[in-house]
Amino acid sequence: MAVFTPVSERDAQQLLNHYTLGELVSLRGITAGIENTNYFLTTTQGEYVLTLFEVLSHEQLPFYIELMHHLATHGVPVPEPQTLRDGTRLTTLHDKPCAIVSRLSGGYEPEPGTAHCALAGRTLAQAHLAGRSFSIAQPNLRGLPWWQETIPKVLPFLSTSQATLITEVLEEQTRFAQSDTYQALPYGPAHCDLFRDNVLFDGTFDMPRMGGIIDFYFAGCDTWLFDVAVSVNDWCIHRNTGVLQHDKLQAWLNAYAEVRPFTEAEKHAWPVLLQAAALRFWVSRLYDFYLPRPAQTLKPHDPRHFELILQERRNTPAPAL
Ligand SMILES: Nc1ncnc2c1ncn2[C@@H]1O[C@H](COP(=O)(O)OP(=O)(O)O)[C@@H](O)[C@H]1O
Ligand SMILES: N[C@@H](CCOP(=O)(O)O)C(=O)O
Repeated sequence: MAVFTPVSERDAQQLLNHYTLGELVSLRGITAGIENTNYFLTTTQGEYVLTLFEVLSHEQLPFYIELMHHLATHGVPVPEPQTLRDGTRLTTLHDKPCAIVSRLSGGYEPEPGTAHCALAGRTLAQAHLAGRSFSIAQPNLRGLPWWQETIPKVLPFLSTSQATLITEVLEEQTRFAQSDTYQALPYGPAHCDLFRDNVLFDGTFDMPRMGGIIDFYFAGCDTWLFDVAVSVNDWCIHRNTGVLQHDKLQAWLNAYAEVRPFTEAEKHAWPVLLQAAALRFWVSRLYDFYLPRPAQTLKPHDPRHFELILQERRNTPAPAL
């Protein structure tokens, strides 16, 4: 269900005329995904993914496309946006902005083990370090200002206890964002949505190999620790309770820290940022659930999952970083 705008073989061949990627061999719609139209595109030169952006505009896209290009050229396994004959990496098809990126191998692992967690942690640290030399700055558009703007819109739909929780956490996060500890946190381009369905693995369950990280369309500049917290809140939990699984958490964090050790400020900030990461997805899921966009076609994710994770992070102290 992720072909919102159909693309014919003729359209694809005409598009390919603007690239140096060879001739069309095959074109197949991708069923997964909720936001964009995606096709697997095979040419005489290789395998690619064609994306038509259904929501983001031409003006918003360069940050994401150029970030992927930057990371790919610095050896981070991410889809590499292909360059058109005119030197750009974004074009238009059926009035939608569109790009062709390299196809990564592998598939996502719904039940990751410690080896998957370690690979994901290491790759995210590599992406953070490589992102230091990226020159375009765009904040995480789903950061604190967005929570402050969105929470009042969803409050009318919440029970009294939910409203109390969300308001309290927002106040705490607002105060914490002004603290010296927060200001000292390492900051830069971050994926901001590195859930398990956004990492592809090759190999076997016991010996996985990293295929790469996909779906950069929530990326933005934020604290690197927020990115880590978003990830472990998805990768390293008992699904039904949100409780952190310590073996997976340690595997994830140790692998990350081998590439980029955590700072003292990050060690202090860790419990608060785990809550920030849970709040971020509780808010977006509440918003999508109660105030869906007109074009949104798929069933929204369950907001209660992140309410549970937030409560759990407040009730149980996280293991030290
Ligand atoms: N570069 C890529 N290489 C391999 N598979 C990809 C690539 N990009 C997307 N996919 C596949 O397409 C699916 C949908 O992509 P995704 O970016 O999650 O879509 P959406 O932005 O619409 O949510 C992914 O789950 C993955 O299977
Ligand atoms: N990971 C987010 C939703 C983002 O959607 P995606 O399919 O584009 O990754 C969530 O789980 O709420």
